[in-house]
Amino acid sequence: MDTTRDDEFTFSKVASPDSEVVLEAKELASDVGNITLKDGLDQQSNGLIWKDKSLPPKEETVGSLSFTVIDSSSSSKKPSSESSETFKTPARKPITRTKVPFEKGYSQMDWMKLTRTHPDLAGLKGESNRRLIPMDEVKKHKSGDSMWTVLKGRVYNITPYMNFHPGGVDMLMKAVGRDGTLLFNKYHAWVNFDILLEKCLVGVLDDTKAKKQEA
Ligand code: HEM
Repeated sequence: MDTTRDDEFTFSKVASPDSEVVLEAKELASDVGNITLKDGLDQQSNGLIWKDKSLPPKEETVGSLSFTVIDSSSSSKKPSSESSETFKTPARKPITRTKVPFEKGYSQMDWMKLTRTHPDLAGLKGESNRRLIPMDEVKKHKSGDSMWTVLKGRVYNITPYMNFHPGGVDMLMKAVGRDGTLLFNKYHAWVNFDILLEKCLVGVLDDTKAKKQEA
C-alpha cells in the first residue's frame, strides 16, 4: 500500500467475529476507564505525539517563532503492532514573508538601544508630539530625515527605523507619506509598533477633515 499519501488511515487486521472475540471486546469496553496510551507518549518522546525516534529532531523558524519539525513521511517503518491507526497531518504551505538579514549594528536590540540613547529620533526640535497633524502635512514628508507614516491615528517619523526594519527598506518605504495601517496589519498586525516607534512619534493625525467628508 502507498504510505506516502496524507489522507489515509492504516488499520490493523481484525479477526473474524466469533463468540470469543465478542466476549473479549465486551470486557474491554467495560474497562475503558483504565486505558493507557502507549504510542509516542512515553518519557523519551518528550510528550510529542507520533514522534519517530529514528529521526533526529529538526529545528525550524518562521519569523520570530521557532519550533521542532517532526517529519514522519520519509520513514520506512511499518505501523507498530501496538498501534491500530496511523494519522498523518497534511503539509501546510509556508508563509512567504521574506525577512531581510540585518546588517551589523542594525538588529532589533541595536534599535532598542538607539531609542534609549538618541535625544530626538522624531526630529521634533522641541515641538510637542501631541500636535494635531493633517494628512496633507503627512504627505509632504517623504524623504531625507523626515519620512512620515500614520499608524492607527498616530504620525511617526520612520526615517531612523528604515535600516532596522526586519522586512527591509523597500517594504517600509511603501508606507511613507501615507496611512500605513492597512499594510502594517497585512504583514504583522501582532508587532508592537507603539513601543518600537515610541520615540519616533511626531503627533496625532487630525482626521476632522476626513470625518467631515464622510458625513
Ligand atoms: C511602519 C512600521 C513598521 C514596523 C514598526 C515594522 C516592524 C517589523 C518587525 C518588528 C518585523 C519582524 C517581525 C517578526 O519577526 O515576526 C517586521 C517584519 C516584516 N515587515 Fe514590518 N514593520 C513596519 C511596517 C511594515 C510595512 C509598511 C510593511 C509592508 C509594506 C512591512 C513588511 C514586513 C515584512 C514583509 C516583514 C517580514 C519579515 C518577517 O517575516 O519577519 N512592515 N516588521
